[in-house]
Amino acid sequence: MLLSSVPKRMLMRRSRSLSPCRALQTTGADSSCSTGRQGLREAVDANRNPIVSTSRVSRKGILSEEASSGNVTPHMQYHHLATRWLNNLQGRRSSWAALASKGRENNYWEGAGSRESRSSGFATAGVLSAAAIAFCLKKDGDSKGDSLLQAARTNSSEEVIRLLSEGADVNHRHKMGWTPLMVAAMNRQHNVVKVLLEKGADPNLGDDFSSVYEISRQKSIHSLEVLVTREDEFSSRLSSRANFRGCTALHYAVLADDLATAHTLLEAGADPLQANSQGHTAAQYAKDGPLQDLLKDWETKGAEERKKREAEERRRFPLERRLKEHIIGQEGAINTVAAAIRRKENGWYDEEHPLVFLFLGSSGIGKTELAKQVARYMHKDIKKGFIRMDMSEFQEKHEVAKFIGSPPGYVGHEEGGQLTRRLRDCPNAVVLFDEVDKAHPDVLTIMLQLFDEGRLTDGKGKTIECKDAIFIMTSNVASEDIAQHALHLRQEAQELSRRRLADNLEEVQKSSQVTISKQFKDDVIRPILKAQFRRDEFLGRINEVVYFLPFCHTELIQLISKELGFWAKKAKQRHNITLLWDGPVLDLLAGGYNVHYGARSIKHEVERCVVNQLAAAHEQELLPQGCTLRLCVATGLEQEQGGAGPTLRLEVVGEDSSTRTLDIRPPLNPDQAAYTH
Ligand SMILES: Nc1ncnc2c1ncn2[C@@H]1O[C@H](COP(=O)(O)OP(=O)(O)OP(=O)(O)O)[C@@H](O)[C@H]1O
Repeated sequence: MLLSSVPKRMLMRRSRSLSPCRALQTTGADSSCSTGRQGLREAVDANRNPIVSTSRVSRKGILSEEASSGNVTPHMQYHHLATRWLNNLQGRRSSWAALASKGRENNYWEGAGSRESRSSGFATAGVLSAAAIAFCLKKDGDSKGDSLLQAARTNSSEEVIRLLSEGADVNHRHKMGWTPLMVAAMNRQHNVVKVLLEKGADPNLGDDFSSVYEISRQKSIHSLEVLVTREDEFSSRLSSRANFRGCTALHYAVLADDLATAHTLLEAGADPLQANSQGHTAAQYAKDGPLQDLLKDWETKGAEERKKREAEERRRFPLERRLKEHIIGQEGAINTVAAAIRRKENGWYDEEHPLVFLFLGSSGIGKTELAKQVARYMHKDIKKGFIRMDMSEFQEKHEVAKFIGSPPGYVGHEEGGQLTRRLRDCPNAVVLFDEVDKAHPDVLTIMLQLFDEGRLTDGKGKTIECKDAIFIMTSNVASEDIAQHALHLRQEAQELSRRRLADNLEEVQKSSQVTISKQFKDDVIRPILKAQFRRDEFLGRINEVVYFLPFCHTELIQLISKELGFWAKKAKQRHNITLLWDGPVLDLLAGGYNVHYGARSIKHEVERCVVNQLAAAHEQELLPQGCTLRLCVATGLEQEQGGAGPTLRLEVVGEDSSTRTLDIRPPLNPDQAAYTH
């Protein structure tokens, strides 16, 4: 339907840049374009800027020819289309306005008593009319914002000032994603840029407009409409294929080669290091010359300031503290990893080699979690920044190809390797090699090259430099020995504390923080690792072997509190139920800890003993709306009656603090004693 309303001439022109319209080319259009193509080639050579439209020069050629031969201007070409859209919008808006004014005439929303009788129909109409007014007010706000975007494009500083004084939002976004500052920067409207910045425009906002096709798909608008809107209301100089998401006003000033505007933006706080979604800073789009020099200068200054800010942030909130917010216990592991990262961040490291850790310990005690937290710290939640490789998938010799990609001529050559593909995307990622002991020795050889030289050559012969990456291997080898040793150390330390400070509980708890002895590492761990990996040079490239110990009682209590907290939050959010628990509940649940499954066994115990009860009570409709529930341990008498070990009981707490035990019927098989520990 939309295509039918587009002038044929415009479709012919669009066929240069929009591939789906190529079929619409005509001979007439072709002849006029052949000169344009020549110009295009020259333009590509002259201007390597990757996102300014490569068809710019060819299009200019067509337009100037059309203009000189007295044909319609591009603006006139779109006129028919624009009016149709405008009429449509205007029509919708008028009908809402009419509804609103009818509501006003009939006093639908006036105060009580203004009419003797009021029917429910009137009330509905009143609500509708109020909605209509709200809609119209919003429309007015939007229309002011849209006028601001237009004024920014046409260099009407006075109009910009007027609109802002009337309440237009200085950072208003076009429905397709750009802001007035971006429009002004792209269209070299230096005065408007100054006014907008003075009025508080944010120079670091990124464009939400990705590409013509992407926006067309996202918003279900015909790609031609998107293209025409982008060209008419933003700029016609930009490629329809490139991705602009995240481009700031500074990126656009650079694309428009506007030195003065770029300078003004930088002075106003534009971040020269801010990258768009493609990971490119503004400087990467600048041609050689004064603009490039200006941006390089500011980038250097910006980088220094950023470094200072980050250092200050690190001092104020050290990495150890950040990690401890997410990881319970494992003090030794946290301290070792944080110290190594601190060395790296402050320039006290060997920049020729990446950091390599080996995390040792049994299952479910936080090895993966610590790696994830390090990635989050280094890459601020960037998904690309954490690469996880399950090394049990690389046990066979032929699976090396999956790791780095197959050589030319082999199946899967084009796909590349699982590691190399992701490392190329983020060469300074945190890479986790899970269960490294399972990998084939040939894979270990590749890893050794990676750790040693900080680079990796893929199946296509391309080398990826990754000296800034952090490599973390995990393994369960020697986990039994480590657990036994830790237990032994804890017992010794507790015995010592008990003897010295029999009644100082805090000291006794501190004794649970034990350090693995050097002798144990040399006499027990090293031989096990050597037998497993069989290569001294491989072990020699590991910067730190990090030991994860089984949880002590205090840590178990923290883990259980965290888990119950998780379910209490869910109970509140999903069912408006407040969940509380008594101290002894934690001790009872701690009994479900299994050293072989670590924190996972605690999660299962909470699900088995608490969440199952909650779900059954819910199903049996025993939970009053918005109630408060308390978890407690059954008293001795109740235990005797039940006959089994200690059990958990759910009580409803009344407003007067009285409690009522919930009588939850065991589902199906009472012999399972689902809630009995
Ligand atoms: N020390 C801890 N503090 C908080 N949560 C933990 C801790 N250890 C484990 N968990 C939780 O237990 C789950 C499993 O932990 P994780 O994946 O880190 O285990 P792992 O040591 O890597 O074990 P595996 O060798 O089996 O992969 C995660 O949900 C994690 O959040």
